[in-house]
Amino acid sequence: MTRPAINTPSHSIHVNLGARSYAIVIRRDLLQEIGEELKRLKCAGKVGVVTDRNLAKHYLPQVTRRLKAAGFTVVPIVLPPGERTKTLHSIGTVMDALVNARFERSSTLLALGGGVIGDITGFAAAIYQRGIPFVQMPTSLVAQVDSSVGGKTGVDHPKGKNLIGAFNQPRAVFIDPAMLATLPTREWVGGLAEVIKYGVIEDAAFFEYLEQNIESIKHLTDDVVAHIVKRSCELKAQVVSEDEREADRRRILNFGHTIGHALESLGGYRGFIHGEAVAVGMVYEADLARYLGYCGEEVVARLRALVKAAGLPDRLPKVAFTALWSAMQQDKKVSAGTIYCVVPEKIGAVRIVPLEKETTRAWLQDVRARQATESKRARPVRRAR
Ligand SMILES: NC(=O)c1ccc[n+]([C@@H]2O[C@H](COP(=O)([O-])OP(=O)(O)OC[C@H]3O[C@@H](n4cnc5c(N)ncnc54)[C@H](O)[C@@H]3O)[C@@H](O)[C@H]2O)c1
Ligand SMILES: O=C(O)C(=O)C[C@@H](O)[C@H](O)[C@H](O)COP(=O)(O)O
Ligand SMILES: [Zn+2]
Repeated sequence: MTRPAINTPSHSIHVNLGARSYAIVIRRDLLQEIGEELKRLKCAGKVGVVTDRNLAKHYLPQVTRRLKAAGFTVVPIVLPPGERTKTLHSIGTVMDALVNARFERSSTLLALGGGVIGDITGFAAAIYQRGIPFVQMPTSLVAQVDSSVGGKTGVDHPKGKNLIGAFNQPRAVFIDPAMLATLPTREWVGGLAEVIKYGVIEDAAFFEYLEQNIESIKHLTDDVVAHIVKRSCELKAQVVSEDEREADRRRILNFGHTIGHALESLGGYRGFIHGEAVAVGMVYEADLARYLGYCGEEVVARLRALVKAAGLPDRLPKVAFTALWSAMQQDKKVSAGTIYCVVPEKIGAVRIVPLEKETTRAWLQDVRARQATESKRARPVRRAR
C-alpha cells in the first residue's frame, strides 16, 4: 500500500552524552540532503550503505546518487529483510564486504532501514577495525521513534533477543518522515507499540493524546505523525542522556519487553514482529502488575483498549509456563538469577520489580482461566434442535 506523503516541520533534538553527543534531525525530504549532511559531519571517503532488499528497491538509487554527488565512494551492502537477518552471520556478511572494499578507520557506515538494519549496522561499526563511525537513517516507525536513538546495537541468538551486541552511539540520526509513506501497514501498526510505551512509562499526557487521536494516527495524518515521532525521540533522548548504559533508569524503556522478547524468541523470530510482541508484552506485564497489586484494573483496561484501537494484538498466545519463564530468564534485566520486570503503577509512571517464579506461574494460570471464560462467552450459543 502506498501512503500519502507526510509533511513535517524541521526539528533537532540533542542526545547529551558528552563527547558522544549527537543530534536527531527530523525533516521532511532529508533523504535528498543525505550527502551534504554527511559532509557536514566531516565524513569523507567511503560510505557503506547497509540496507535490506525492500529499502534498496525504494531508496538505494536515490541515496547512492546523493552520496556520490557529495563526493563519497558508495559501497551498498544489501541484506535480506526481517528479524531473521539479525544474526552473527549477517555481521560476517557486512565484515566481508568492508574488508573486500578496503574500508578504513575513517570510512563511515550508513544504516538505511528499520531497526534490524540499524542494530546490525551499529554493531558492525563497533567491531570493524575496533570501531568506525556510523550514521542512522531510520525508515520504519519503530526505527524513527526508538531504535535509531540510544546506541543499543547488536544481533539475536536463537535463545534470546539482542544477546550479542555493544553500546555504540551513532554520529547523527537523520529522520525523514516522508520515508514512512512506503512502510507496509503491519509495520506501521507495529511501531505504534513503542510509541504507546512512552506514554505508559513517563508521559500520561502523551498517552491521552494517543487515545484521543488514534484514528488520525492510524491514517497517518501529517501533524499527528510529526508529533508522535518528535515526542517519542524527545522522551528517548532524555532517558538515554541520563543513563546511557542502562545502569538503572534506562530500564524503563524495556517495558513490555520481558514478555515481548520471550515471545519473539519462542516463536523462532517468525511469529510476532517486534512491535506486536511488545504490545502483547505491555498488556500482560500490566496485567501481572495488577495481579501483584502494583496498579489498578483501570490501568490494564486503558492500555489494552489503546493497544486494540491501534490494531495491535492484545492476547497472550498459548505458551507453557516453563518455556515462557526460561525464555524470560535470557532477559538483560536478569540479575543474580532474578528476573526484574518493568510494571506500571499508573499511566505515566512505572517501577521495576523482581518476579517470583511460583507467583508468576499462578498469575499465568489465572490468565488462562480468564481467557477460557472469555472464549466461552465469545462462542455463539448453539440452539437445541
Ligand atoms: N536498538 C534499539 O534501541 C531498538 C529499539 C527498538 C527495536 N529494536 C529492534 O528493531 C527491530 C525491529 O525494527 P523494525 O520494526 O523496523 O523491523 P525491520 O527493520 O525488520 O523493518 C520492518 C520491515 O519493514 C520494511 N521497511 C522498513 N522501512 C520501510 C520503508 N520506509 N518502506 C518500505 N518498507 C520498509 C523492512 O524492509 C522490513 O521488512 C527488532 O530487531 C528490535 O529488536 C531495537
Ligand atoms: O533503548 C532501550 O534501552 C530499549 O530498551 C528500547 C527497546 O524498545 C528495544 O527493543 C531494545 O533493543 C531492547 O533492549 P534489550 O536490552 O532488552 O535487548
Ligand atoms: Zn523495543
